[in-house]
Amino acid sequence: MKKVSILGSTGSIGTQTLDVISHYPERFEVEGLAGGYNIPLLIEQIERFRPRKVSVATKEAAEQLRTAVKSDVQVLHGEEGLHEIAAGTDAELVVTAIVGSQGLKPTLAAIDAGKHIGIANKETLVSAGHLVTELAKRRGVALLPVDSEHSAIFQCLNGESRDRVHKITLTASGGSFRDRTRDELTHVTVEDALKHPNWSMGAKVTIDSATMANKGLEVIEAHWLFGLPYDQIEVLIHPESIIHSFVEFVDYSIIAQLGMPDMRVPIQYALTYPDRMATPSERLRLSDVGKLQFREMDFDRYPCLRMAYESGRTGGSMPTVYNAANEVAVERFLKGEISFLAIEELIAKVMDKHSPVPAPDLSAISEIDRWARQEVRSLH
Ligand SMILES: NC(=O)C1=CN([C@@H]2O[C@H](COP(=O)(O)OP(=O)(O)OC[C@H]3O[C@@H](n4cnc5c(N)ncnc54)[C@H](OP(=O)(O)O)[C@@H]3O)[C@@H](O)[C@H]2O)C=CC1
Ligand SMILES: CC(=O)[C@@H](O)[C@H](O)COP(=O)(O)O
Ligand SMILES: [Mn+2]
Repeated sequence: MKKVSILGSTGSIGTQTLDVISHYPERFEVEGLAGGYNIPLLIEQIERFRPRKVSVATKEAAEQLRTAVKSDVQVLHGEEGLHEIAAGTDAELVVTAIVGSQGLKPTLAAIDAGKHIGIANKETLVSAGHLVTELAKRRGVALLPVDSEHSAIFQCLNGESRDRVHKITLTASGGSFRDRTRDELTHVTVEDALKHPNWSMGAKVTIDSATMANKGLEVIEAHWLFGLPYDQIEVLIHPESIIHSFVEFVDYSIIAQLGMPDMRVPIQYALTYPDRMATPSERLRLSDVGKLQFREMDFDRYPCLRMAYESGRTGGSMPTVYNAANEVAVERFLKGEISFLAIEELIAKVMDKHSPVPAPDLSAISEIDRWARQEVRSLH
């Protein structure tokens, strides 16, 4: 029986993780769940999966939950609650399905407590990849990718060493505006931006897909997960999201991972690794698909991807700034405060103002993250 805790159990990745777990009740036990504000869903999850501990974002939400649940689950809240779900249970695997760099401290706490990580929360690796990977190495903890592209690369590499790799390529759907020109982006709405062509996901990652910041975050995520320099990480537009990513080896053989766009597959692989098990997901039938398309990435069309490469290559605290600026800009776009194109403008302005600090420690990262957020909140 593998004991699992989930940070962000009420979100898109969190609910799909529980769906995977529900298909294998003899294999998995839920130790802890952390959600934010969705109390009705957490009540259902507590009744169905019987965790020992749960946590929610605020004290008020915790009080509401305590009065509603019948079981003797321990109800916690806030940063301390998240820390407890990450590090204070008997879970051997923690799935980080919370959104944003607020996942960093609990992820570090889980690693420090020796838990293996099913890592969906890419912002954590972007903001502090050196801290997360160093600590994981020191504690002998596995960082098992959940993000579909990284799971694909992980599966294609299958333990091959880095020096056998020529390049890895992350595929990108192109997001909700892939068929629009830059001129046509001036007046796009939040509602339009939230219509991802292939995946049903949380709001933040869906907007990131539309700006291509998602692929930028994923390039940095891949750098840390696979220890590859940025010159060996490429991005290719592949509108169907059938090839989830691929590795080109030094003999120019390419190994790709294909499947229907269904996050339960990479989630399940992270949960069962190194085993592979049957899935309720739909089979991919290539004869139904017929043909697959590919387009070269245009960095002028997608400046958020260009800036991500720049921030990754600059290194130090620059990716922290890129990530924090993007998080707040997306938040502001979702609230209707700024236009879609202002997201990239605000990121560029804040990166411009920042003098990167090499190898920042956790306190420097927290401080720089706070600064970048404040900057984006105050800019127009
Ligand atoms: N969705 C997808 O298919 C993919 C997502 N990812 C990555 O996975 C991560 C999660 O994405 P996704 O599932 O789409 O996001 P969602 O927005 O759907 O879910 C976010 C989760 O975080 C919780 N949360 C938010 N704030 C807090 C808080 N202060 N304390 C505790 N919990 C909180 C939410 O709780 P509540 O809803 O209860 O408020 C929810 O459970 C992101 O980093 C994303 O980039 C990666 C690949 C694919
Ligand atoms: C499902 C998943 O992994 C997302 O991160 C996905 O990558 C979004 O799609 P695009 O970024 O390719 O539009
Ligand atoms: Mn992805």
